[in-house]
Amino acid sequence: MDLRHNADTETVSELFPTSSSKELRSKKTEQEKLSGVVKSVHRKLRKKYIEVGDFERIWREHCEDEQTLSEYAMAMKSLARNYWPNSCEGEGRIEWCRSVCQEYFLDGGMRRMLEKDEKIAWHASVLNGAPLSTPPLSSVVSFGQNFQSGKMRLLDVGSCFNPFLKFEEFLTVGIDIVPAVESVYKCDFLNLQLKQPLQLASDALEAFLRQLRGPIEALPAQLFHVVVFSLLLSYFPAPYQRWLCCKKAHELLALHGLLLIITPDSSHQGRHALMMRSWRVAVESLGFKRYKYVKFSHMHLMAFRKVSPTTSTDLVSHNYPKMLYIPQDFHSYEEDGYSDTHVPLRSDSEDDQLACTFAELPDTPYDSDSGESQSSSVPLHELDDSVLLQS
Ligand SMILES: C[S@@+](CC[C@H](N)C(=O)[O-])C[C@H]1O[C@@H](n2cnc3c(N)ncnc32)[C@H](O)[C@@H]1O
Repeated sequence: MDLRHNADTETVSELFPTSSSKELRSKKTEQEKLSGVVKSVHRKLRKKYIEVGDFERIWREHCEDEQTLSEYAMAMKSLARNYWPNSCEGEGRIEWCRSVCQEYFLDGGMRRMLEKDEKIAWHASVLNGAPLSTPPLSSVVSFGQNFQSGKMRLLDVGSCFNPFLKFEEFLTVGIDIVPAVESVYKCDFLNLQLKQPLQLASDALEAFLRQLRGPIEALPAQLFHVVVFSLLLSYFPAPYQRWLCCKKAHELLALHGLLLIITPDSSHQGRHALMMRSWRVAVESLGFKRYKYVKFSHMHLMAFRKVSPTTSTDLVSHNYPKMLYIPQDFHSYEEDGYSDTHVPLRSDSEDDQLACTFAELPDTPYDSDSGESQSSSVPLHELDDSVLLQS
């Protein structure tokens, strides 16, 4: 966090240079303490997973450890609200999600994507010698029209402090294993049961969501226009858990809905390009198509649209779950070492090779579905201590 931009601090520091630098030091120490709490929870989970292997048991025990969970929730809320600015030069993760939804649902992005899909299907059918007649876009139009009267129904998984609640255009449901604020409902997404879709008009669906109360143990399928995983997937020690979440998101989304995934990574864009390609293949295998990809200084941000109503039943045998790996999956507990200095025992290229062998990537082109892949060199937030994002 760059406190030099804080006008109050500047004034104080001009008048009382010593007390200001003390203030800055104590802020930094407090921030390090909070990020230490968050990192140590992630590391403990990974350590247990490496030692025990049974992620269901580890997860059960983790969810029963109320003290650790509530310390984590308070630390995360404080970090996000007090130490990370909401938005730094347009790069806030929550604002990014908001702008992607605006562009896709309200400003014609979805229609453009569907027209593009149709063109591709039509060209393919011509090449196969059986040209299709162009299908009508009526279902799409009615999907978009819903928002003129209603709201975009958004499920924020691992919501912690409900950052989307303030936006009028969303009907937000925030869920978390340990809510940090009252408006977030207690729910373990990994164990959330799915029910039959509700066959209701959008105002009745909104009424259904408004009367929800925690704890939430089950939800109807196809209920949401948007599912958000902001800094969620790297919380899990097992790639299979990340994959299960993406599969559930697919079921909870209406056709043409968006899954937004934000995952921490403070390295430069090319460093984990293979990993991001692997994630894309895994997520697309579930019936999504990537719509946007952006690299901020400390995270990857991806939007996938649900393009198919069902997922194939034979997904596990294709190794797709393992493709949702993160670099930390390959580092032992000792390598992480509970210290802030990260010293990998393997080189970067060895890491990538290992990951590649693991994932057995199919040969899928890397270019973005929408041609909207972007990178950004502007720092999201100038964290002196970016260690949380590297944990
Ligand atoms: C790193 S925090 C991210 C908080 C917030 N989304 C953000 O972007 O600042 C991860 C959150 O995911 C929650 N979480 C982890 N596993 C979960 C699960 N299975 N179901 C629901 N929430 C979960 C944690 O309790 C934590 O609040």
